[in-house]
Amino acid sequence: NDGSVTASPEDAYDSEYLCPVSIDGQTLALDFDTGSADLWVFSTSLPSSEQKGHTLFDPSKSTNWKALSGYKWNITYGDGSGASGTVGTDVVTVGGTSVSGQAVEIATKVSSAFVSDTANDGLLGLAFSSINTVTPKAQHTFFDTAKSSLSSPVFTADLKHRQLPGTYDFGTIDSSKYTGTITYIDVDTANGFWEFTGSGYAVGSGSFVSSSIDAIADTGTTLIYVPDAVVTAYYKQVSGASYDSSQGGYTFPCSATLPNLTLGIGSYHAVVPGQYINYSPASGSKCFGGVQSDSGIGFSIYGDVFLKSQFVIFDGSSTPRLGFAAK
Ligand SMILES: O[C@H]1CN[C@@H](c2nc(-c3ccc(C(F)(F)F)cc3)no2)C1
Repeated sequence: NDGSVTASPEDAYDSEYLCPVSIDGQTLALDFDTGSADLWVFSTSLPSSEQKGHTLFDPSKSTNWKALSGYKWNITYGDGSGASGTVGTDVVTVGGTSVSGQAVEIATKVSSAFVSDTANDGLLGLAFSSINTVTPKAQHTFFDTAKSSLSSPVFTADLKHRQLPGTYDFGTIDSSKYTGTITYIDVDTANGFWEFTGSGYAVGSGSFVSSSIDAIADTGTTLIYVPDAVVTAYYKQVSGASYDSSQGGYTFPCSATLPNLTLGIGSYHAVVPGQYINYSPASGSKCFGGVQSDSGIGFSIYGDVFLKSQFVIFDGSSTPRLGFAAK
């Protein structure tokens, strides 16, 4: 049973995209994250001070809820935020795709950033189940659970720029959502991510620089994090740009004209429009860049600033691969 669900930007800067997910009839707004593999929700088991402003899942009101006794989970995200709690299974519905026996991780603790992100009621992980954090037995992601019931073992992301709802589709590739051809690239699942090797980059109308870039496609990361060589080359073309340690990244005058960034995927040149890289106001008349350094991360992250410029296919067949197309 294929499905399609809207992905609505949480704020004016597309910092994250939230999708309605129903757990036995209780609908929460979850952040679909291809960079992690836990489906967890704000719950009535949280301290009341941490519940405020969120929609809570209440397992006591679910007739299909089955607690997994002794099972726990504990996750930390790239920005240091995190959550932990207990586990059960229930019926989970995303658009038209409904699965039973899906592991749902109940939060009994969440970090302060999640408490204050009141539009976010939890995450739905879409990375590989090998990195699910549940002990004593790792659980399947929603996609893994649903896969056998889908027309095709795929899901697609069609995220939009600024204030527009996009969609995640499960089981089908909607050809009306992209132009031209799809370029597929192999995925290395060893780290549990949708990880691939980019083929290089170009800044504005500059020549393409061939270079292998180890990157992950991560819908849960807002910006693009790439090697310093790319970042330096990019902001060299932005007058007034500089690294601002107080802001923790490159900023530039908000009036600056930003060049496009082209990222190579095999022979396909994926173009990120310059205006997508003027991410948000930073302080005064300075704006914060949507392209930042990946130093310290261990790999590059092609996050929402990149993904929303493309139609992206996450192909979970026996040889997983990623597909990209213009739109
Ligand atoms: O870990 C990597 C996996 N994908 C990236 C990711 N990061 C978050 C996240 C969401 C919301 C928040 C908070 F609400 F602001 F706390 C924090 C982090 N979700 O996916 C990084």
